[in-house]
Amino acid sequence: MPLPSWNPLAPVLQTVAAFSRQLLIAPEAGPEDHRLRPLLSVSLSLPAAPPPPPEVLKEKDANAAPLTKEEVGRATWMLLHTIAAQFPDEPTRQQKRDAKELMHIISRLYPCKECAEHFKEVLKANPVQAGSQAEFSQWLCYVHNVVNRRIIRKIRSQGQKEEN
Ligand SMILES: Cc1cc2nc3c(=O)[nH]c(=O)nc-3n(C[C@H](O)[C@H](O)[C@H](O)COP(=O)(O)OP(=O)(O)OC[C@H]3O[C@@H](n4cnc5c(N)ncnc54)[C@H](O)[C@@H]3O)c2cc1C
Repeated sequence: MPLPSWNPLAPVLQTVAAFSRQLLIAPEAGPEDHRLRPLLSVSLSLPAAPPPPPEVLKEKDANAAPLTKEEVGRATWMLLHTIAAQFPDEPTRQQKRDAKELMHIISRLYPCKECAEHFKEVLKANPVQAGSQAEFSQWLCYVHNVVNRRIIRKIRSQGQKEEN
């Protein structure tokens, strides 16, 4: 299957994706098993912040905010990359529709409003590719990186504003 022209790492990703299901998902693996982590760890995000001190946690509980944006983000990406890694090599029409629908539902219901709005634009510019396991995994890595780059740009511009 030809790879989309937008992906400069296409040959590498294709090779990795071909093996990703076997390597990523180990049936006997526990939740902490490194094999459950995405193979293509090409995050451009800054390292995760250290856990907040107890006072901040208390405040968070008081405001009844169950999870931070980062926590929801990491959990969501983990779920999506795992779904993509398990996606069939030859999906049925229904499975292809489900993958597309899942991404569009996330763009509508994602619990960070600003993220959801941006993700709608990401999907418009990069329609879901779910013709096979490799295609869906590569597409997901690509859009994950689009989101990563936006966050970095935002952090940089905030840093520059603070400098001025
Ligand atoms: C659909 C969606 C939209 C989002 N939009 C925004 C937004 O607009 N603004 C905002 O501030 N936050 C947004 N987030 C949250 C944000 O993407 C991160 O989840 C959050 O900032 C925590 O980042 P992190 O550095 O821990 O790694 P995450 O980006 O959460 O990634 C988790 C892990 O996945 C792996 N990974 C990273 N990149 C890739 C990749 N390209 N391919 C495969 N694996 C990878 C790495 O091992 C990484 O540690 C969004 C999340 C989702 C699911």
